[in-house]
Amino acid sequence: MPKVLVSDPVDQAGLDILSQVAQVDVNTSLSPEELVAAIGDYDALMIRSGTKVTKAVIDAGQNLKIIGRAGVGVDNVDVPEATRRGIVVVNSPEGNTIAAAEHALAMMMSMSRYIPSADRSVKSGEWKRKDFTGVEIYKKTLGVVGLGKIGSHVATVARAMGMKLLAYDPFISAERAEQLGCRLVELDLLFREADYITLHLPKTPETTHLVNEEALATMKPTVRIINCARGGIIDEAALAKALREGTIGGAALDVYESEPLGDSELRELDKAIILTPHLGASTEEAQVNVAIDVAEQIRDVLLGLPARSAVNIPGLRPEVMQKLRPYLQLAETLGNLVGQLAGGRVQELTVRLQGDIAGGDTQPIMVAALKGLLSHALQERVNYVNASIEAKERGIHVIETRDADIRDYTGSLNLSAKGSLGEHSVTGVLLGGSEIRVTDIDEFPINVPPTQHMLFTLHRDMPGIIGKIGSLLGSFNVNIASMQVGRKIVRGDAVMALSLDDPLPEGILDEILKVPGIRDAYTVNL
Ligand SMILES: NC(=O)C1=CN([C@@H]2O[C@H](COP(=O)(O)OP(=O)(O)OC[C@H]3O[C@@H](n4cnc5c(N)ncnc54)[C@H](O)[C@@H]3O)[C@@H](O)[C@H]2O)C=CC1
Ligand SMILES: O=C(O)CCC(=O)C(=O)O
Repeated sequence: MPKVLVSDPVDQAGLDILSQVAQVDVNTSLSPEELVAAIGDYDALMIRSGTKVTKAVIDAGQNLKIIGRAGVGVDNVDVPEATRRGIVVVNSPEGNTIAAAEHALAMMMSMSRYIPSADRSVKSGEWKRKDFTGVEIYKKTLGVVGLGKIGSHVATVARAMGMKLLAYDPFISAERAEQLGCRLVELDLLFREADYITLHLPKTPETTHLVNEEALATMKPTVRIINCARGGIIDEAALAKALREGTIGGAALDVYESEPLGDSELRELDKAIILTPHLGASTEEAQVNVAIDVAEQIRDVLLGLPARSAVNIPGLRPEVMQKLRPYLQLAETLGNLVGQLAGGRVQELTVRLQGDIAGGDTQPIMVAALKGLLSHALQERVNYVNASIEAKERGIHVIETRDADIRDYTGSLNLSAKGSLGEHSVTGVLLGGSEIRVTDIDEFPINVPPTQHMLFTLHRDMPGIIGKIGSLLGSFNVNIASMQVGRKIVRGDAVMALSLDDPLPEGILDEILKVPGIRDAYTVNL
């Protein structure tokens, strides 16, 4: 019988499901070292946010087949390492949506009426009504940053309570925002105009310290900020300073840069801030939902069946997967590339399948293309199972065309996307059946392998321009791994594709755009 270790508290409903197929051991007090020592015996691990599944745990988990996160965020799991080891990582993308949204709304209401401090005051024997005069949320402006599942529910309820809604989400269409009663605006406008700001976006390198000292300085002095998403999206030191100096009205945090929250000045701010210990998902209903959702997936995987919400591998039959894997990788890479070139907020994606890719079941390839397209926005939250639904919810119109005739390559895939930076297209092929090559960008012929950090320019084909870009990158200590130029006619327009060893530092794109002859420049991180 397989063995499952449950190392965080999860609802009994989940344990009952696991017990149908496995020996279940619940041990919620393991230290990191004890977990490493114990995990070797287990086929599956079920966790919430408390357990950190590090590389050391994965290395020691020689029998591990699946890690189940009873919740949304898998930032406490080393997913790339699990993927490398072929361990399925599953989560429950929707099981705690309502709980987290309601926690954010509860924070907003409690903050507006000083409920926690008023409660403390009465319990200490005081009766101070004047100190706790609050504000109404009715007719106030709520800025929702991240209009995904949780942000959408917060917006819906806040609207019903008479609030005006602004939203910022670079990957959501204006139509979708409008359906939710939100005006989609740029982030700086939202920061300037909102009376309340609530964060519902993932923590990524781009969103880390999104709310920093400069951003706080642009906000209304009465603004109240809520973070029930992830710690670190707000710069805690800058927030504490703004609250101490009274340059903002208040804050309510459920998540922290480091959890559990240690010795922090946030604890000393009393009336100006509400702090909860990562309780967003802690409702009876959500805990039943996520426990069942994840336990069912662990059971299925242990029985050799696919998981429905795997964050790292497609939920397809193994034999189909085996055959399609290189094409799926091609489609995903091109989707990611074209999505970044098109600049997010994509309204339309056209996928043209040419040659042998056009035969057979093309649906997984379409899904892989969408997964790639959305992956920059949604990170590990988008998978092969939910990519189509996520695209639909974002109002992305998907067009598929097929042409089975074989042209220059036995099979090629062309993706064009219309997004906030206009329409862009990329074509790619598989060399030797597995090596990806990008063979054109915006119909300019090139031949480059996709790499982690890339720079693309559209420029006038004239002497000296390549050297100037090379020196500019050199002056920023960016090493070029490979470079390709494609043009249609001599001294017309040309495209340059550079694979870089290092990420582009901030500000360099502006410098590149100043080089005479450069018409446009794009960075892409794959
Ligand atoms: N406090 C708690 O206990 C819980 C926290 N969470 C956290 O809440 C957050 C939201 O979760 P869901 O709504 O389920 O995720 P979701 O994936 O449905 O929505 C996230 C949204 O953020 C948007 N986004 C991505 N990058 C952005 C950027 N740079 N600026 C603005 N928007 C951006 C995406 O387009 C997407 O619409 C996540 O960080 C999740 O980990 C989720 C459940 C419980
Ligand atoms: O398991 C928990 O309580 C945390 C929930 C959470 O943050 C998530 O689902 O992303």
